Amino acid sequence: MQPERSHSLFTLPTEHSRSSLLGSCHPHSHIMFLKTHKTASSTVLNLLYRFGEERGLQFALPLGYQFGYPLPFIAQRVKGYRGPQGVEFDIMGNHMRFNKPEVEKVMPPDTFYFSILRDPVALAESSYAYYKNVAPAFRRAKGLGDFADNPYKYYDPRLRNNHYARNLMWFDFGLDHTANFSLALAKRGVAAVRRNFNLILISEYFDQSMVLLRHALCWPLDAVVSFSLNARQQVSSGRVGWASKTATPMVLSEKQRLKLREWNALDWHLYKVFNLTFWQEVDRFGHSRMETEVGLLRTKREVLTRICLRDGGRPIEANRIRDKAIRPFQSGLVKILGYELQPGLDNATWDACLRMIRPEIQYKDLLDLLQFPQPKQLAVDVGLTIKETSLLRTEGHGGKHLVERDWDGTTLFRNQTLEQVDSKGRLR
Ligand SMILES: Nc1ncnc2c1ncn2[C@@H]1O[C@H](COP(=O)(O)OS(=O)(=O)O)[C@@H](OP(=O)(O)O)[C@H]1O
Repeated sequence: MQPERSHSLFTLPTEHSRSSLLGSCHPHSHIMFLKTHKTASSTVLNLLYRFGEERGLQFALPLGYQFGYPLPFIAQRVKGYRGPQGVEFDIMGNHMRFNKPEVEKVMPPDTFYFSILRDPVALAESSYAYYKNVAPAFRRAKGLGDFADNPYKYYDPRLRNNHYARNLMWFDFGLDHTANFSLALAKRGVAAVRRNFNLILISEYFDQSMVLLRHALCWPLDAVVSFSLNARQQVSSGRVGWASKTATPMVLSEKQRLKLREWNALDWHLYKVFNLTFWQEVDRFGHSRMETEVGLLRTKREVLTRICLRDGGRPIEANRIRDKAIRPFQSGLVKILGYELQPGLDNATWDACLRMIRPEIQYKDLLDLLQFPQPKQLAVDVGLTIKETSLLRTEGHGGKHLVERDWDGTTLFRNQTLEQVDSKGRLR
């Protein structure tokens, strides 16, 4: 692993305590993160991107923005992959449908595998809002409550993209999400996940997850401090719910929540089992030690919020973000929020802060450009700003009409050029 470039913003005086550095262990740099959908995985990917970029590590990147999803992953989907004897990659983390034998062709044998799970009901809310127009089962329902009342009325497993509507995590782990629930099947799935992954994080306990992760990877505390990315705009008052683009709050009844849990029984089983495993890990780690580290992490996040972010760090709607190059991708019914940086930051601070809020798509483009410089970009220093790289990317790929086709030929919304972002004021 290459030496870390200096990033003074993160080296506060308190950071030299033993609790933020991990003694004699050696930081892992061969990492595979299965980026499950709607589980806070973009926030996790951001810290992998930061860690790798700061240390000049090689990312296994997709040709577009995901590895041929929803088809099972194959090694040929990795940009620059030249067979098992070729380039050695360090970090892999973009969306894929997991397929271990193929991943093993790309990643070194000592790779650390981890992923993240979320309560399937919260995940269904997030997925419904985001994939409303993409999954036929969601498209036809009047709302998530209506869908939950009678999912069979809307769901046809044969239709493309309906995997977003049922057992999405199970699907992402490469398991058969259309199978009817049975305990034997659920246990086999859990066993497969245990066999293939070193650590499973839980979105609801994000900060505790980050502490376990950093200890498992032997990373400094700074590396796992993050701002929540990819959040939906929430209703400002009332209980659980979210605001649609027409600002109508959508609230599920308890009965509907139970029904969604039953509908996603395989995911619910996965979540329950790994939630238990997670807390067993915390037991082993020690609860008071965990409390101390979570406290440190939160303090650090607060400090960075004050330094880096405008408006006290409150995420805002994409069209209110003045720098169009850091607007998050928009999809479905809801507004996906982003951040603005404090004005007047010095260059080094601006760079460090920008890394933490740079949306996934723009960050992937930047890393892609660093790893695969275009001929006319070779002269450009690696310390590019996102504004500069966005511009280069657009030029480098020949202008406005870069549209990625999915596996069956349909257009992937995500792959828009930033010229399109500029003209429409958002990423689609
Ligand atoms: N730190 C942290 N803790 C808890 N939850 C978090 C965090 N960061 C992001 N989020 C929430 O994760 C949801 C987005 O998930 P993903 O980034 O995995 O979505 S995606 O599949 O990449 O589109 C999205 O959930 P919803 O807001 O419910 O849609 C985010 O708000």
